[in-house]
Amino acid sequence: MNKNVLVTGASGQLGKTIHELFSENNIGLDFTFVIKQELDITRRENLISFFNQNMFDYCINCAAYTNVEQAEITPESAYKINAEGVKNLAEACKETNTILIHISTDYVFDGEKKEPYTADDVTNPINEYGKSKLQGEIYIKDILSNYFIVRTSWLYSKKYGNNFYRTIINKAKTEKQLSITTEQIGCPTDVVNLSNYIVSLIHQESIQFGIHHFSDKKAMTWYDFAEEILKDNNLSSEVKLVMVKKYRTFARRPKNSVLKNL
Ligand SMILES: NC(=O)C1=CN([C@@H]2O[C@H](COP(=O)(O)OP(=O)(O)OC[C@H]3O[C@@H](n4cnc5c(N)ncnc54)[C@H](OP(=O)(O)O)[C@@H]3O)[C@@H](O)[C@H]2O)C=CC1
Ligand SMILES: Cc1cn([C@H]2C[C@H](O)[C@@H](COP(=O)(O)OP(=O)(O)O[C@H]3O[C@@H](C)C(=O)[C@@H](O)[C@H]3O)O2)c(=O)[nH]c1=O
Repeated sequence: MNKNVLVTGASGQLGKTIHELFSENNIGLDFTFVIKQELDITRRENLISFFNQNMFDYCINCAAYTNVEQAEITPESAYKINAEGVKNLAEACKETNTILIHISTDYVFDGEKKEPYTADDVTNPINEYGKSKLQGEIYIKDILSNYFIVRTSWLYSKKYGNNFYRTIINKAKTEKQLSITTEQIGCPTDVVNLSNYIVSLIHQESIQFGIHHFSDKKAMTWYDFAEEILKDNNLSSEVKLVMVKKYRTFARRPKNSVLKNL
């Protein structure tokens, strides 16, 4: 029998990519995609009745507050979605026996470790976005037994949303010179690869519930990534890249964001 899979936050870069890849051609899965206007995860009663009316086998939660800079200024908005909204989802999943696949972030770590982070490493977020995402993880672990928390890093889509990849392309078209930081190292992750991994969790029933790390394999600085993006798009001759140690931001970011995939 087909499995019913709900995808929340479907208008974001991950939600749109899962839709594009799997909504029509994935044998064995019946997807329901809902955007925030259809299902707001912060509206608890609504959410719980939606789950009870539809009965899903899995919920892939792509809904999140992802503006790392703005989260420093209005952290309550980040907590409302990334912590309280996720708690509501976990409760809805518990009540309806739905397996939750939730996406979390490298920013739950402080970045002081000298090696890649494993799923068991101690968390210690250094910005409000990371703190709110960690609180979401804690709620899930407290409420559910049947869940996957997939931590990923430096997610980008070439087609959808606001991400570093698309920001650099846009900037390269309008600016003569770009200053890019070498202060952080991480693994940029193509949202297509993450989408495939997420769906593989549903297909491979032997994978254990709990926290998993998934990122693309190549570690680099944001400067290196910008260089690759320009090359990829034949824009290297259009704009000069300048290495900077610090790029001024509101939020602190972990120096080492590399996740060890198991
Ligand atoms: N982007 C990144 O670099 C990384 C992301 N992640 C995690 O991956 C997941 C997917 O991220 P990504 O696709 O990039 O995020 P996006 O910001 O592209 O998408 C988030 C989606 O969530 C929706 N949303 C916001 N609030 C609510 C709400 N209350 N109820 C329902 N939907 C809501 C947004 O809708 P609207 O736009 O209408 O507000 C948007 O469609 C997130 O959990 C994120 O934390 C992890 C590591 C890296
Ligand atoms: C745009 C820009 C950014 N930077 C710096 C700022 C920052 O240190 C780093 C990354 O910038 P961004 O603000 O684009 O990326 P940021 O929003 O920090 O990306 C993060 O998003 C959240 C949602 C996650 O979960 C993380 O995994 C990570 O992908 O690059 C430059 O040095 N030059 C630039 O021109």
